[in-house]
Amino acid sequence: MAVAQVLNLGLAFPAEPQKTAISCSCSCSSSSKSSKLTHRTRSGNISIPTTTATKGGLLKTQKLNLEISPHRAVSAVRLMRIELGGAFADLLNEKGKGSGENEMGYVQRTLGFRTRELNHHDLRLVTDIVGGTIRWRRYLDHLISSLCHDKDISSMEPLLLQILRIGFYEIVKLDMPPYAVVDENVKLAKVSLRPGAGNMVNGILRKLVELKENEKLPLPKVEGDDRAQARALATLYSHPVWMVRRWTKYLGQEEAIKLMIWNNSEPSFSLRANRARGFSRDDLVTQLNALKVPHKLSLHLDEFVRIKTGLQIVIHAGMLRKGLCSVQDESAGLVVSVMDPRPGETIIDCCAAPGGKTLYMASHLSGQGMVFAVDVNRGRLRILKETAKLHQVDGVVTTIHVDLRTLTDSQQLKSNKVLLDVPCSGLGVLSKRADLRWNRKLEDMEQLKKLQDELLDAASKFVKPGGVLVYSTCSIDPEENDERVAAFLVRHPDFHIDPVDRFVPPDFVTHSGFFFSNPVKHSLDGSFAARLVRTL
Ligand SMILES: C[S@@+](CC[C@H](N)C(=O)[O-])C[C@H]1O[C@@H](n2cnc3c(N)ncnc32)[C@H](O)[C@@H]1O
Repeated sequence: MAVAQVLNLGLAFPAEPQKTAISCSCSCSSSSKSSKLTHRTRSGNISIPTTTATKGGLLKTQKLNLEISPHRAVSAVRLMRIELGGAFADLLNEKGKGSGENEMGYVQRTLGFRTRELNHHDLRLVTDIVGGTIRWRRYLDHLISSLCHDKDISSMEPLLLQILRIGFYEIVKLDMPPYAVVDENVKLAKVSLRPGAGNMVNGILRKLVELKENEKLPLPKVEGDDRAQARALATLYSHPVWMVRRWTKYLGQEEAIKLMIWNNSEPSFSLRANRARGFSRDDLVTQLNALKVPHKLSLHLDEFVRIKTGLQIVIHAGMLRKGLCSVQDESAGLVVSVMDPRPGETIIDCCAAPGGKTLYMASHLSGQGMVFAVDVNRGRLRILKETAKLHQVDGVVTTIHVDLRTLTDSQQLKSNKVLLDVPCSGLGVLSKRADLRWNRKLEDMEQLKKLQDELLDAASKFVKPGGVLVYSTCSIDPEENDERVAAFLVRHPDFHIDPVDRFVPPDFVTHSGFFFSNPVKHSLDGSFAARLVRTL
Protein backbone atom coordinates (compact mmCIF):
# COMPACT_ATOMS: atom_id res chain seq x y z
CA MET A 1 0.00 0.00 0.00
CA ALA A 2 1.46 3.40 -0.95
CA VAL A 3 1.65 6.37 1.40
CA ALA A 4 -1.03 8.12 -0.65
CA GLN A 5 -3.36 5.18 -0.03
CA VAL A 6 -2.94 5.64 3.69
CA LEU A 7 -4.22 9.11 3.23
CA ASN A 8 -7.12 7.70 1.26
CA LEU A 9 -8.18 6.05 4.49
CA GLY A 10 -9.53 9.44 5.24
CA LEU A 11 -6.70 11.38 6.87
CA ALA A 12 -7.02 15.06 6.35
CA PHE A 13 -5.89 18.18 8.11
CA PRO A 14 -9.07 20.09 8.86
CA ALA A 15 -9.48 23.80 8.46
CA GLU A 16 -9.85 24.28 12.23
CA PRO A 17 -6.80 22.79 13.88
CA GLN A 18 -7.82 23.96 17.33
CA LYS A 19 -10.80 21.59 17.31
CA THR A 20 -9.13 18.51 15.95
CA ALA A 21 -6.01 18.80 13.87
CA ILE A 22 -6.20 15.47 12.11
CA SER A 23 -9.52 13.83 11.62
CA CYS A 24 -10.83 10.97 9.61
CA SER A 25 -13.75 11.11 7.23
CA CYS A 26 -15.35 8.31 9.20
CA SER A 27 -14.68 9.93 12.56
CA CYS A 28 -16.70 12.13 14.75
CA SER A 29 -14.51 15.22 15.05
CA SER A 30 -16.27 16.50 18.13
CA SER A 31 -14.11 16.15 21.20
CA SER A 32 -16.77 16.98 23.75
CA LYS A 33 -16.84 14.81 26.87
CA SER A 34 -20.36 13.48 26.26
CA SER A 35 -19.61 12.27 22.77
CA LYS A 36 -16.38 10.64 23.99
CA LEU A 37 -18.32 8.71 26.62
CA THR A 38 -20.94 7.63 24.10
CA HIS A 39 -18.27 6.25 21.81
CA ARG A 40 -16.58 4.44 24.65
CA THR A 41 -19.77 2.68 25.51
CA ARG A 42 -20.48 1.85 21.87
CA SER A 43 -17.01 0.48 21.24
CA GLY A 44 -17.72 -2.18 23.86
CA ASN A 45 -14.85 -1.46 26.25
CA ILE A 46 -15.10 -2.73 29.76
CA SER A 47 -15.85 0.28 31.90
CA ILE A 48 -16.57 -0.23 35.57
CA PRO A 49 -17.89 2.77 37.49
CA THR A 50 -15.95 3.23 40.74
CA THR A 51 -16.46 5.75 43.49
CA THR A 52 -13.75 7.91 44.98
CA ALA A 53 -14.03 10.25 47.93
CA THR A 54 -13.27 13.86 47.08
CA LYS A 55 -11.82 16.45 49.47
CA GLY A 56 -15.24 17.72 50.45
CA GLY A 57 -16.36 14.19 51.32
CA LEU A 58 -18.54 13.82 48.23
CA LEU A 59 -18.42 10.58 46.31
CA LYS A 60 -17.46 10.92 42.67
CA THR A 61 -18.17 8.21 40.11
CA GLN A 62 -15.22 7.39 37.90
CA LYS A 63 -14.76 4.89 35.11
CA LEU A 64 -12.24 2.12 35.58
CA ASN A 65 -11.16 0.78 32.21
CA LEU A 66 -9.73 -2.73 32.38
CA GLU A 67 -9.27 -3.24 28.66
CA ILE A 68 -6.72 -0.54 27.83
CA SER A 69 -3.14 -1.46 28.74
CA PRO A 70 -2.51 0.75 31.79
CA HIS A 71 1.13 1.44 30.98
CA ARG A 72 0.22 2.87 27.54
CA ALA A 73 -2.54 5.06 28.96
CA VAL A 74 -0.25 6.36 31.70
CA SER A 75 2.61 6.84 29.21
CA ALA A 76 0.39 8.93 26.92
CA VAL A 77 -0.71 11.09 29.84
CA ARG A 78 2.83 11.56 31.14
CA LEU A 79 3.99 12.56 27.67
CA MET A 80 1.21 15.16 27.55
CA ARG A 81 2.24 16.47 30.97
CA ILE A 82 5.87 16.74 29.92
CA GLU A 83 5.21 18.41 26.61
CA LEU A 84 2.29 20.65 27.48
CA GLY A 85 2.63 21.03 31.24
CA GLY A 86 6.41 21.33 31.58
CA ALA A 87 6.76 18.33 33.93
CA PHE A 88 10.24 16.81 34.13
CA ALA A 89 10.43 13.27 32.80
CA ASP A 90 12.87 12.10 35.45
CA LEU A 91 10.73 13.32 38.36
CA LEU A 92 7.50 11.62 37.38
CA ASN A 93 8.32 8.33 39.08
CA GLU A 94 8.82 9.97 42.44
CA LYS A 95 6.09 9.22 44.93
CA GLY A 96 3.45 11.89 45.08
CA LYS A 97 4.48 13.44 41.80
CA GLY A 98 3.67 10.81 39.24
CA SER A 99 2.59 7.56 40.81
CA GLY A 100 -0.39 6.46 42.86
CA GLU A 101 -3.55 8.47 43.34
CA ASN A 102 -2.12 11.61 41.86
CA GLU A 103 -1.20 9.83 38.64
CA MET A 104 -4.68 8.34 38.24
CA GLY A 105 -6.15 11.80 38.75
CA TYR A 106 -4.21 12.98 35.70
CA VAL A 107 -5.25 9.90 33.72
CA GLN A 108 -8.90 10.41 34.61
CA ARG A 109 -8.84 14.09 33.68
CA THR A 110 -6.95 13.57 30.41
CA LEU A 111 -8.46 10.36 29.09
CA GLY A 112 -11.85 10.34 30.81
CA PHE A 113 -11.26 7.00 32.60
CA ARG A 114 -8.98 5.38 35.16
CA THR A 115 -6.90 2.27 34.66
CA ARG A 116 -5.95 -0.26 37.32
CA GLU A 117 -3.05 0.81 39.54
CA LEU A 118 0.39 0.28 38.07
CA ASN A 119 2.61 -2.49 39.41
CA HIS A 120 6.45 -2.55 39.23
CA HIS A 121 6.38 -4.15 35.81
CA ASP A 122 3.96 -1.53 34.44
CA LEU A 123 6.07 1.28 35.89
CA ARG A 124 9.16 -0.11 34.24
CA LEU A 125 7.32 -0.16 30.89
CA VAL A 126 6.08 3.39 31.43
CA THR A 127 9.63 4.56 32.20
CA ASP A 128 10.95 2.86 29.05
CA ILE A 129 8.20 4.14 26.79
CA VAL A 130 8.16 7.70 28.09
CA GLY A 131 11.96 8.03 28.15
CA GLY A 132 12.37 6.43 24.73
CA THR A 133 9.56 8.35 23.09
CA ILE A 134 10.99 11.64 24.33
CA ARG A 135 14.55 10.78 23.29
CA TRP A 136 13.46 9.67 19.82
CA ARG A 137 10.96 12.49 19.32
CA ARG A 138 12.61 14.15 16.34
CA TYR A 139 13.11 10.81 14.58
CA LEU A 140 9.55 9.63 15.32
CA ASP A 141 8.03 12.94 14.24
CA HIS A 142 9.95 12.76 10.98
CA LEU A 143 8.43 9.34 10.27
CA ILE A 144 4.94 10.38 11.37
CA SER A 145 5.09 13.48 9.20
CA SER A 146 6.41 11.47 6.22
CA LEU A 147 3.51 9.04 6.53
CA CYS A 148 1.07 11.95 6.70
CA HIS A 149 2.24 13.46 3.39
CA ASP A 150 4.86 15.70 5.09
CA LYS A 151 2.15 17.63 6.91
CA ASP A 152 3.14 19.85 9.83
CA ILE A 153 2.36 17.61 12.77
CA SER A 154 2.68 20.42 15.30
CA SER A 155 -0.98 21.19 14.66
CA MET A 156 -2.07 17.61 15.32
CA GLU A 157 -4.34 16.92 18.28
CA PRO A 158 -1.83 16.54 21.18
CA LEU A 159 -3.17 13.26 22.57
CA LEU A 160 -3.40 11.71 19.11
CA LEU A 161 0.19 12.71 18.42
CA GLN A 162 1.39 11.12 21.68
CA ILE A 163 -0.43 7.88 20.89
CA LEU A 164 1.15 7.79 17.43
CA ARG A 165 4.61 8.50 18.88
CA ILE A 166 4.19 5.65 21.36
CA GLY A 167 3.09 3.25 18.59
CA PHE A 168 5.93 4.33 16.29
CA TYR A 169 8.48 4.00 19.09
CA GLU A 170 7.26 0.52 20.06
CA ILE A 171 7.34 -0.70 16.46
CA VAL A 172 10.53 0.93 15.20
CA LYS A 173 12.74 1.11 18.27
CA LEU A 174 11.47 -1.57 20.65
CA ASP A 175 10.78 -4.12 17.91
CA MET A 176 7.64 -5.22 19.73
CA PRO A 177 5.21 -7.61 17.98
CA PRO A 178 3.78 -5.06 15.53
CA TYR A 179 0.16 -6.12 15.28
CA ALA A 180 -0.28 -6.25 19.04
CA VAL A 181 1.15 -2.71 19.19
CA VAL A 182 -1.26 -1.57 16.47
CA ASP A 183 -4.28 -3.11 18.24
CA GLU A 184 -3.39 -1.67 21.65
CA ASN A 185 -2.79 1.86 20.39
CA VAL A 186 -5.90 1.79 18.21
CA LYS A 187 -7.92 0.83 21.29
CA LEU A 188 -6.37 3.66 23.29
CA ALA A 189 -7.16 6.20 20.55
CA LYS A 190 -10.74 4.94 20.18
CA VAL A 191 -11.52 5.01 23.87
CA SER A 192 -9.70 8.19 24.84
CA LEU A 193 -10.62 10.18 21.71
CA ARG A 194 -13.19 8.66 19.31
CA PRO A 195 -13.53 5.73 16.90
CA GLY A 196 -12.32 7.79 13.93
CA ALA A 197 -9.06 8.56 15.72
CA GLY A 198 -8.63 4.82 16.24
CA ASN A 199 -9.13 4.20 12.52
CA MET A 200 -6.53 6.78 11.69
CA VAL A 201 -3.98 5.31 14.13
CA ASN A 202 -4.73 1.90 12.62
CA GLY A 203 -4.04 3.13 9.06
CA ILE A 204 -0.80 4.91 9.87
CA LEU A 205 0.64 2.22 12.14
CA ARG A 206 -0.13 -0.54 9.63
CA LYS A 207 1.61 1.46 6.92
CA LEU A 208 4.61 1.87 9.21
CA VAL A 209 4.75 -1.88 9.88
CA GLU A 210 4.72 -2.55 6.15
CA LEU A 211 7.50 -0.02 5.43
CA LYS A 212 9.60 -1.40 8.27
CA GLU A 213 9.15 -5.01 7.16
CA ASN A 214 10.26 -4.03 3.64
CA GLU A 215 13.16 -1.94 5.04
CA LYS A 216 11.75 1.15 3.36
CA LEU A 217 11.46 3.59 6.25
CA PRO A 218 11.64 7.11 4.78
CA LEU A 219 14.85 8.32 6.47
CA PRO A 220 17.23 11.10 5.38
CA LYS A 221 20.69 10.38 3.93
CA VAL A 222 23.81 11.95 5.42
CA GLU A 223 24.99 13.91 2.38
CA GLY A 224 25.48 17.46 1.09
CA ASP A 225 27.16 20.35 2.92
CA ASP A 226 27.86 20.47 6.68
CA ARG A 227 24.48 21.98 7.45
CA ALA A 228 22.56 19.33 5.46
CA GLN A 229 24.58 16.54 7.05
CA ALA A 230 23.93 17.95 10.52
CA ARG A 231 20.19 18.10 9.79
CA ALA A 232 20.16 14.48 8.61
CA LEU A 233 22.16 13.30 11.61
CA ALA A 234 19.91 15.30 13.93
CA THR A 235 16.92 13.37 12.57
CA LEU A 236 18.60 9.96 12.46
CA TYR A 237 19.92 10.25 16.03
CA SER A 238 17.14 12.49 17.28
CA HIS A 239 18.96 15.55 18.68
CA PRO A 240 18.64 19.30 18.02
CA VAL A 241 20.64 20.43 14.97
CA TRP A 242 22.67 22.94 17.02
CA MET A 243 23.99 20.19 19.29
CA VAL A 244 25.02 18.06 16.30
CA ARG A 245 26.85 21.03 14.78
CA ARG A 246 28.59 21.86 18.05
CA TRP A 247 29.74 18.29 18.72
CA THR A 248 30.84 17.79 15.11
CA LYS A 249 32.95 20.93 15.51
CA TYR A 250 34.53 19.84 18.82
CA LEU A 251 34.62 16.04 18.51
CA GLY A 252 34.35 15.22 14.78
CA GLN A 253 31.40 13.43 13.18
CA GLU A 254 32.30 9.91 14.31
CA GLU A 255 32.57 10.81 18.01
CA ALA A 256 29.48 13.02 17.79
CA ILE A 257 27.51 10.01 16.53
CA LYS A 258 28.87 7.81 19.35
CA LEU A 259 27.82 10.44 21.85
CA MET A 260 24.29 10.61 20.42
CA ILE A 261 24.05 6.80 20.53
CA TRP A 262 25.05 6.95 24.21
CA ASN A 263 22.48 9.68 24.91
CA ASN A 264 19.78 7.51 23.33
CA SER A 265 20.66 4.37 25.27
CA GLU A 266 18.90 3.28 28.45
CA PRO A 267 20.68 5.07 31.29
CA SER A 268 22.29 3.13 34.09
CA PHE A 269 22.34 4.51 37.61
CA SER A 270 24.72 4.36 40.52
CA LEU A 271 23.78 4.04 44.17
CA ARG A 272 25.93 5.37 46.98
CA ALA A 273 25.81 3.57 50.32
CA ASN A 274 25.45 6.12 53.09
CA ARG A 275 28.31 5.40 55.47
CA ALA A 276 27.20 8.29 57.73
CA ARG A 277 24.28 6.04 58.72
CA GLY A 278 26.61 3.10 59.20
CA PHE A 279 25.33 1.53 56.00
CA SER A 280 28.27 0.11 54.05
CA ARG A 281 28.52 -0.98 50.43
CA ASP A 282 28.46 -4.61 51.70
CA ASP A 283 25.13 -3.85 53.40
CA LEU A 284 23.87 -2.31 50.16
CA VAL A 285 24.93 -5.37 48.17
CA THR A 286 23.17 -7.66 50.66
CA GLN A 287 19.94 -5.66 50.26
CA LEU A 288 20.20 -5.59 46.46
CA ASN A 289 20.72 -9.36 46.42
CA ALA A 290 17.65 -9.81 48.61
CA LEU A 291 15.63 -7.62 46.22
CA LYS A 292 17.11 -9.49 43.20
CA VAL A 293 18.40 -6.25 41.68
CA PRO A 294 21.42 -6.99 39.43
CA HIS A 295 24.37 -4.73 40.23
CA LYS A 296 28.11 -4.25 39.75
CA LEU A 297 30.61 -2.75 42.18
CA SER A 298 32.07 0.58 41.09
CA LEU A 299 35.66 0.22 39.95
CA HIS A 300 36.47 3.74 41.12
CA LEU A 301 34.67 4.48 44.38
CA ASP A 302 34.31 2.29 47.48
CA GLU A 303 30.74 3.29 48.40
CA PHE A 304 29.18 2.99 44.94
CA VAL A 305 27.42 0.23 42.95
CA ARG A 306 25.97 0.45 39.45
CA ILE A 307 22.53 -0.83 38.47
CA LYS A 308 21.07 -1.03 34.98
CA THR A 309 17.57 -2.08 36.03
CA GLY A 310 15.67 -2.26 39.29
CA LEU A 311 15.75 1.38 40.40
CA GLN A 312 11.99 1.27 40.91
CA ILE A 313 12.39 -1.76 43.15
CA VAL A 314 15.01 0.06 45.23
CA ILE A 315 12.72 3.09 45.51
CA HIS A 316 9.71 0.99 46.49
CA ALA A 317 11.75 -0.92 49.07
CA GLY A 318 12.20 2.45 50.83
CA MET A 319 16.01 2.42 50.74
CA LEU A 320 16.21 6.04 49.58
CA ARG A 321 13.41 7.16 51.90
CA LYS A 322 15.25 5.65 54.87
CA GLY A 323 18.48 7.46 53.91
CA LEU A 324 20.41 4.20 53.53
CA CYS A 325 21.63 5.12 50.07
CA SER A 326 21.20 7.75 47.39
CA VAL A 327 21.12 7.77 43.62
CA GLN A 328 24.34 9.48 42.61
CA ASP A 329 26.39 9.12 39.47
CA GLU A 330 29.99 8.04 39.97
CA SER A 331 31.09 11.08 37.97
CA ALA A 332 29.62 13.28 40.76
CA GLY A 333 31.36 11.04 43.31
CA LEU A 334 34.68 11.58 41.51
CA VAL A 335 34.23 15.37 41.71
CA VAL A 336 34.05 14.87 45.49
CA SER A 337 37.29 12.82 45.24
CA VAL A 338 38.84 15.89 43.56
CA MET A 339 37.75 17.92 46.63
CA ASP A 340 39.32 15.27 48.91
CA PRO A 341 37.23 16.17 52.01
CA ARG A 342 38.71 15.10 55.37
CA PRO A 343 37.45 15.03 58.99
CA GLY A 344 37.79 18.37 60.77
CA GLU A 345 37.79 20.51 57.61
CA THR A 346 35.62 23.52 56.85
CA ILE A 347 34.31 23.38 53.30
CA ILE A 348 32.25 25.95 51.41
CA ASP A 349 29.95 24.45 48.78
CA CYS A 350 28.93 27.49 46.73
CA CYS A 351 26.12 26.08 44.57
CA ALA A 352 25.08 23.26 46.82
CA ALA A 353 21.46 22.35 46.28
CA PRO A 354 19.89 19.83 46.10
CA GLY A 355 22.94 18.54 47.90
CA GLY A 356 24.33 15.46 46.14
CA LYS A 357 27.93 16.55 46.61
CA THR A 358 27.37 18.36 49.94
CA LEU A 359 26.03 15.20 51.54
CA TYR A 360 28.74 12.97 50.16
CA MET A 361 31.42 15.45 51.36
CA ALA A 362 29.69 15.66 54.75
CA SER A 363 29.78 11.87 55.07
CA HIS A 364 33.61 12.05 54.80
CA LEU A 365 33.87 14.36 57.83
CA SER A 366 33.02 11.65 60.39
CA GLY A 367 31.12 14.20 62.47
CA GLN A 368 34.02 16.69 62.68
CA GLY A 369 34.15 19.91 60.64
CA MET A 370 31.50 21.74 58.64
CA VAL A 371 30.17 22.05 55.10
CA PHE A 372 28.60 25.45 54.46
CA ALA A 373 26.01 24.81 51.77
CA VAL A 374 25.23 28.02 49.86
CA ASP A 375 22.45 28.28 47.28
CA VAL A 376 20.14 30.93 45.85
CA ASN A 377 17.19 28.54 45.56
CA ARG A 378 15.30 28.33 48.85
CA GLY A 379 13.18 25.29 47.89
CA ARG A 380 16.15 23.25 46.77
CA LEU A 381 18.07 24.26 49.88
CA ARG A 382 15.16 23.03 52.02
CA ILE A 383 15.42 19.64 50.29
CA LEU A 384 19.15 19.62 51.07
CA LYS A 385 18.49 20.35 54.75
CA GLU A 386 15.88 17.60 55.04
CA THR A 387 18.11 15.08 53.27
CA ALA A 388 21.05 16.01 55.52
CA LYS A 389 18.85 15.08 58.52
CA LEU A 390 17.77 11.85 56.89
CA HIS A 391 21.39 10.99 56.11
CA GLN A 392 22.41 11.88 59.69
CA VAL A 393 24.98 14.47 58.57
CA ASP A 394 22.96 17.53 59.65
CA GLY A 395 25.46 18.16 62.47
CA VAL A 396 28.14 19.00 59.90
CA VAL A 397 26.00 20.87 57.33
CA THR A 398 24.96 24.54 57.60
CA THR A 399 22.77 25.99 54.86
CA ILE A 400 23.07 29.61 53.68
CA HIS A 401 20.36 30.99 51.44
CA VAL A 402 21.91 33.74 49.32
CA ASP A 403 22.96 34.73 45.82
CA LEU A 404 26.67 33.95 45.97
CA ARG A 405 27.44 37.04 43.91
CA THR A 406 26.07 39.33 46.63
CA LEU A 407 28.05 37.76 49.49
CA THR A 408 30.78 40.12 50.62
CA ASP A 409 34.34 39.11 51.20
CA SER A 410 34.55 38.38 54.94
CA GLN A 411 37.04 36.65 57.21
CA GLN A 412 34.25 34.62 58.84
CA LEU A 413 33.41 32.74 55.66
CA LYS A 414 36.76 31.75 54.22
CA SER A 415 38.08 28.29 53.74
CA ASN A 416 40.90 26.18 52.38
CA LYS A 417 38.39 24.18 50.36
CA VAL A 418 35.70 25.74 48.20
CA LEU A 419 33.55 23.85 45.71
CA LEU A 420 31.75 25.65 42.90
CA ASP A 421 29.45 23.22 41.06
CA VAL A 422 27.95 25.73 38.65
CA PRO A 423 24.60 25.79 36.85
CA CYS A 424 25.45 24.48 33.37
CA SER A 425 23.93 23.17 30.16
CA GLY A 426 23.82 19.59 31.48
CA LEU A 427 25.07 18.34 28.12
CA GLY A 428 26.88 15.53 29.96
CA VAL A 429 23.70 14.04 31.41
CA LEU A 430 21.45 13.76 28.36
CA SER A 431 21.11 9.97 28.68
CA LYS A 432 19.45 10.41 32.10
CA ARG A 433 17.56 13.64 31.39
CA ALA A 434 15.55 12.49 28.36
CA ASP A 435 13.77 15.83 27.83
CA LEU A 436 16.73 18.16 28.45
CA ARG A 437 17.97 18.09 24.84
CA TRP A 438 14.66 19.60 23.67
CA ASN A 439 14.54 22.24 26.41
CA ARG A 440 18.10 23.48 26.05
CA LYS A 441 18.65 26.21 23.43
CA LEU A 442 21.86 27.46 21.81
CA GLU A 443 21.17 30.94 23.22
CA ASP A 444 21.36 29.47 26.77
CA MET A 445 25.05 28.76 26.33
CA GLU A 446 26.13 32.43 26.29
CA GLN A 447 24.02 33.26 29.35
CA LEU A 448 25.34 30.24 31.23
CA LYS A 449 28.95 31.10 30.46
CA LYS A 450 28.44 34.65 31.77
CA LEU A 451 26.89 33.31 34.98
CA GLN A 452 29.71 30.76 35.38
CA ASP A 453 32.32 33.56 35.12
CA GLU A 454 30.48 35.68 37.67
CA LEU A 455 30.15 32.76 40.09
CA LEU A 456 33.83 31.86 39.68
CA ASP A 457 34.81 35.44 40.54
CA ALA A 458 32.48 35.38 43.57
CA ALA A 459 33.63 31.96 44.83
CA SER A 460 37.31 32.86 44.54
CA LYS A 461 36.86 35.47 47.31
CA PHE A 462 36.24 32.72 49.86
CA VAL A 463 39.45 30.80 49.23
CA LYS A 464 42.20 31.34 51.82
CA PRO A 465 45.76 31.80 50.55
CA GLY A 466 47.11 28.32 49.77
CA GLY A 467 43.53 26.99 49.61
CA VAL A 468 41.82 25.32 46.67
CA LEU A 469 38.80 26.23 44.56
CA VAL A 470 37.27 23.28 42.69
CA TYR A 471 35.24 24.37 39.66
CA SER A 472 32.91 21.66 38.33
CA THR A 473 30.13 21.11 35.77
CA CYS A 474 28.05 18.24 34.45
CA SER A 475 28.81 19.39 30.93
CA ILE A 476 31.06 18.00 28.21
CA ASP A 477 31.23 21.36 26.46
CA PRO A 478 34.76 22.87 26.37
CA GLU A 479 33.29 26.39 26.45
CA GLU A 480 31.78 25.69 29.89
CA ASN A 481 34.83 23.75 31.10
CA ASP A 482 38.44 24.39 30.01
CA GLU A 483 37.58 27.77 28.49
CA ARG A 484 35.96 29.08 31.67
CA VAL A 485 39.02 28.02 33.68
CA ALA A 486 41.39 29.65 31.18
CA ALA A 487 39.41 32.91 31.30
CA PHE A 488 39.36 32.79 35.12
CA LEU A 489 43.14 32.37 35.32
CA VAL A 490 43.59 35.44 33.12
CA ARG A 491 41.36 37.47 35.48
CA HIS A 492 42.94 35.92 38.62
CA PRO A 493 46.69 35.44 38.19
CA ASP A 494 46.91 34.60 41.92
CA PHE A 495 45.41 31.16 41.13
CA HIS A 496 47.07 28.25 39.33
CA ILE A 497 46.04 24.77 38.20
CA ASP A 498 46.71 21.89 40.58
CA PRO A 499 46.58 18.64 38.52
CA VAL A 500 43.99 16.15 39.79
CA ASP A 501 46.05 12.99 39.22
CA ARG A 502 46.52 12.45 43.00
CA PHE A 503 42.77 12.17 43.46
CA VAL A 504 41.23 10.24 40.55
CA PRO A 505 42.31 7.32 38.29
CA PRO A 506 44.66 8.41 35.44
CA ASP A 507 42.06 7.56 32.84
CA PHE A 508 40.00 10.56 33.98
CA VAL A 509 42.84 13.13 33.90
CA THR A 510 43.10 15.46 30.88
CA HIS A 511 46.33 16.82 29.40
CA SER A 512 45.74 20.07 31.28
CA GLY A 513 45.40 18.25 34.62
CA PHE A 514 41.60 18.48 34.88
CA PHE A 515 39.12 15.73 35.78
CA PHE A 516 36.87 14.78 32.85
CA SER A 517 34.45 11.86 32.59
CA ASN A 518 33.51 11.10 29.02
CA PRO A 519 30.12 9.32 28.64
CA VAL A 520 31.27 7.29 25.63
CA LYS A 521 34.64 6.29 27.09
CA HIS A 522 33.70 5.78 30.75
CA SER A 523 30.00 4.86 30.51
CA LEU A 524 29.26 7.53 33.12
CA ASP A 525 27.65 10.95 32.99
CA GLY A 526 29.90 13.58 31.46
CA SER A 527 31.42 15.89 34.04
CA PHE A 528 34.40 18.14 34.60
CA ALA A 529 36.40 19.48 37.55
CA ALA A 530 39.47 21.69 37.89
CA ARG A 531 41.51 22.29 41.08
CA LEU A 532 42.60 25.92 41.26
CA VAL A 533 45.00 26.79 44.07
CA ARG A 534 45.44 30.30 45.43
CA THR A 535 49.06 31.30 45.88
CA LEU A 536 50.17 31.94 49.48
C1 LIG B 1 24.39 22.20 39.23
S1 LIG B 1 23.36 22.72 40.50
C2 LIG B 1 24.26 22.19 41.91
C3 LIG B 1 24.13 20.72 42.19
C4 LIG B 1 24.71 20.36 43.55
N1 LIG B 1 26.07 20.76 43.68
C5 LIG B 1 24.59 18.88 43.79
O1 LIG B 1 25.59 18.15 43.72
O2 LIG B 1 23.48 18.44 44.08
C6 LIG B 1 23.62 24.44 40.52
C7 LIG B 1 22.99 25.15 41.69
O3 LIG B 1 23.42 26.51 41.64
C8 LIG B 1 22.43 27.30 42.23
N2 LIG B 1 22.69 28.71 41.85
C9 LIG B 1 22.47 29.30 40.65
N3 LIG B 1 22.81 30.59 40.70
C10 LIG B 1 23.28 30.82 41.96
C11 LIG B 1 23.77 31.98 42.63
N4 LIG B 1 23.84 33.15 41.99
N5 LIG B 1 24.14 31.89 43.92
C12 LIG B 1 24.04 30.70 44.56
N6 LIG B 1 23.57 29.57 43.98
C13 LIG B 1 23.21 29.63 42.70
C14 LIG B 1 21.17 26.72 41.68
O4 LIG B 1 20.08 27.07 42.51
C15 LIG B 1 21.47 25.22 41.71
O5 LIG B 1 20.97 24.63 42.88
